[in-house]
Amino acid sequence: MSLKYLTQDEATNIDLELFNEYKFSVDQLMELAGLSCATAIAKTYSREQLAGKDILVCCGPGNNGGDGLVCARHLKLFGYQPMVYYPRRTENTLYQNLTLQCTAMEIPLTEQIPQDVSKVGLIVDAIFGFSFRPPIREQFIPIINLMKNNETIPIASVDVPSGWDVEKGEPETGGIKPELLISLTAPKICAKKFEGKYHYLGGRFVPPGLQRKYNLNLPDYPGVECCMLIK
Ligand SMILES: NC(=O)C1=CN([C@@H]2O[C@H](COP(=O)(O)OP(=O)(O)OC[C@H]3O[C@@H](n4cnc5c(N)ncnc54)[C@H](O)[C@@H]3O)[C@@H](O)[C@H]2O)[C@H](O)CC1
Ligand SMILES: [K+]
Repeated sequence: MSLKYLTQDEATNIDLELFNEYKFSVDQLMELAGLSCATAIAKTYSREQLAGKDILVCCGPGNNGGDGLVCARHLKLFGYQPMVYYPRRTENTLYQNLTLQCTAMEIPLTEQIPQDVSKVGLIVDAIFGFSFRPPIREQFIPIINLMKNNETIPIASVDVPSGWDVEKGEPETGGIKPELLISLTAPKICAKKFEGKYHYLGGRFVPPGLQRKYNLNLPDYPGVECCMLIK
């Protein structure tokens, strides 16, 4: 049996069940999601490869952005140099704490789009996840364009390449082309159109009953790993 690719509704419902039926808190799952992303990034891009370079972590207004803030913190702990672009801060305690923790980790945070990306060796795209519905609203067009128009800096997308329709994939007018995609819980249908080099699965937290209910057919993660390469 093959790995299930989720519709937008299935992804939303699984998320709701994790919180409502299985009583996980957002903080718990976000920490595991962000750690999976940082781990997949570290497995793909070594510290030596990114020595002297920044990792620009772009964080959006929802939980995908929260995964980005957690990922930035773990990347710093792993010895990388992340910097966070977080233009629309969410005013609740979870996000205030995640932001404070990034600052405490001495990670630079900015609300301005970086003009000079000559020192950036990798972009982490945590702008939109499975709740995105096109078209992209005005405020986020410049950062999507920065990612889309750059031809040299690789992009690692968290859960869904931002700006892609969760089911149909890349917009017909062209979208970002990540080199690495980290699908969380289970891939979304758009991941079938992913043509980048590395596809990881992360978010090793799905209880067996929920896996059975949605026929997820998740592969066995090796050993104690929190993420695994599926392409
Ligand atoms: N169950 C899991 O696997 C977990 C996944 N996590 C991560 O959470 C996101 C989904 O988070 P959610 O808050 O539902 O939504 P998004 O981050 O995708 O975005 C919502 C945010 O974006 C705005 N928005 C929507 N459409 C547009 C648009 N066209 N233009 C501009 N802005 C838009 C919307 O208003 C919201 O503010 C999932 O992908 C994972 O990354 C959890 O961290 C852990 C559990
Ligand atoms: K994303």
